[in-house]
Amino acid sequence: MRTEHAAREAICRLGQSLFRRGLTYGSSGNISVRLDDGWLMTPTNVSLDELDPARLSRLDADGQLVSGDPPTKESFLHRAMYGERPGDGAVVHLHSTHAVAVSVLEGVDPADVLPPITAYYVMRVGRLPLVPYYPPGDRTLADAVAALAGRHHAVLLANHGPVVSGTSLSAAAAAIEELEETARLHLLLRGERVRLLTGAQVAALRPPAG
Ligand SMILES: O=C(CO)COP(=O)(O)O
Ligand SMILES: [Zn+2]
Repeated sequence: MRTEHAAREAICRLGQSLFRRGLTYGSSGNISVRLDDGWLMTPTNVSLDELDPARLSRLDADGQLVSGDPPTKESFLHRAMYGERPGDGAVVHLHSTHAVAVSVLEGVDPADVLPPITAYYVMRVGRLPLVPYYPPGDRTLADAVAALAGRHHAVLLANHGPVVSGTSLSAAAAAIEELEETARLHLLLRGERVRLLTGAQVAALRPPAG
């Protein structure tokens, strides 16, 4: 991210875009960007449609609020992701409907919740483990994400929603949108006979690191 000013603008633009396309609702979801000496995070209990660049939560390297409104209750979860993924610069969490629906299904493989339906899903998301249910904002939820984040940049919180990190804000956004669309396709195709990508086709694609 070029400057803190640009990062503030980009977070608010993305939040509005995600909200207005129905990818999260009410005051759900949160976005963060890593800075050289801390993080910018969306404040708690604010609609992603109504973010103000000047009021974003500015956290120092210890996670302490230095300016702006109080941060998202998932700040520990975001920091858990960054802690395990030093190369990543942004994290997005949504309550996108189809991904949430998949997070509630009985009998899914908790090691990899969605099948390889399309190349873009494999390229942008890869594998998607299910994190057991813990209440929003609970430190144990952050610990559970930390346990998976070294190997996975995308995880699905059971009965809650997806969390995705990326090298940049646009990379994290592209991945979480691909995840939501694939969850929608998966639900659309339930009960149909389908041709998934084969193991060889999956291996031929370049999955994202982690
Ligand atoms: O999605 C959310 C909790 O999981 C929203 O919480 P915040 O309003 O604290 O960001
Ligand atoms: Zn949430």
